[in-house]
Amino acid sequence: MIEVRELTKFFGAKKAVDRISFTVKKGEILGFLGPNGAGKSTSMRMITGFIPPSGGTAVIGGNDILTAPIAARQKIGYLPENAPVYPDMTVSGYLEFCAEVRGFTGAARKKKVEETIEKCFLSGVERQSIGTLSKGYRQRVCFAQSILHDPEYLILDEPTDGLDPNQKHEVRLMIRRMSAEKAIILSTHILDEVDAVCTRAIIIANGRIVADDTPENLRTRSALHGAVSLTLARTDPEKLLNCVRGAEGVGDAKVLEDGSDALKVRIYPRKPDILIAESVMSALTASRYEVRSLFVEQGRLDEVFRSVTTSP
Ligand SMILES: Nc1ncnc2c1ncn2[C@@H]1O[C@H](COP(=O)(O)OP(=O)(O)OP(=O)(O)O)[C@@H](O)[C@H]1O
Repeated sequence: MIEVRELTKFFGAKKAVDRISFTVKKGEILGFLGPNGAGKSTSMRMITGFIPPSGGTAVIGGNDILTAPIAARQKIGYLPENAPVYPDMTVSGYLEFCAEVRGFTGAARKKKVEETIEKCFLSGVERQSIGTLSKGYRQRVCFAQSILHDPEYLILDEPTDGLDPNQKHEVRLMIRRMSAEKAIILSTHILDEVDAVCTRAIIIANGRIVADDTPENLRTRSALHGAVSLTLARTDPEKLLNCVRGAEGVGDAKVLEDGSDALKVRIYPRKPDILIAESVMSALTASRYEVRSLFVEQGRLDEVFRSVTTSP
């Protein structure tokens, strides 16, 4: 388990991270979200022992990063933001070096490097020097060094940054595959990634945790959650709005698009947990409206993100 306790960081007078606390268990993939400058990278650097906290601590598999830093760091794989790599080294040379630093020698080192090259789809470029690789491949090499020693705890700062959509997909698959026996924290600006990979998400703003929940539950905080979006054959918008507003559980309704052929409307429940699709459909059928499509909105993470990270 990763336990983050009241972690705080000051840079001069600026409080970059403000008493954040949370735990991540094995099997969990925690998405770390927040606007630029929110304190994500600083938190990750403290959790991995790269910079000392001004207050609080992190405990990695029972090892306090302050009092047992070596034991804690042995259990961690860390992909930093803008990870430093050695441009003149070949991919395999660099990974051999990383394996040696991690304590692997001889045949075990060779095996570890070969396995990692295969796992990270680097077979085609293993003899190429890192400086000549594309940005996406360099990112993969950095990712490879973070998982080489098969750590129990993985901290990944924007692991898919700079990757093309296919590579993003591969890295997400890899993260998901590894997650059963690891606790993983990853930061990202891509909200779709949270849906695709994360079992839980923490949103940070101004160094503080402002939300901590599953992506599913976070979406229910969206104003769109439970709304019904409808497309109908062109009809009088006002009459239609009056009709759906009279349906049981409906709070409000508005026209999204009034086209020459079709009318699009969105209907909101009176309270977030009221299901209105059935009563809306009954009201429309009773008044003989021609419904072309009906969609129940799950809510949107980007909307929740905006509402919790911007002051009213
Ligand atoms: N070494 C440093 N010295 C001074 N200020 C710093 C230092 N590192 C980070 N900061 C400041 O701390 C705050 C948090 O930065 P951090 O890099 O953790 O944000 P972030 O959430 O990772 O942002 P991004 O999404 O842009 O990567 C910012 O205001 C940043 O300028």
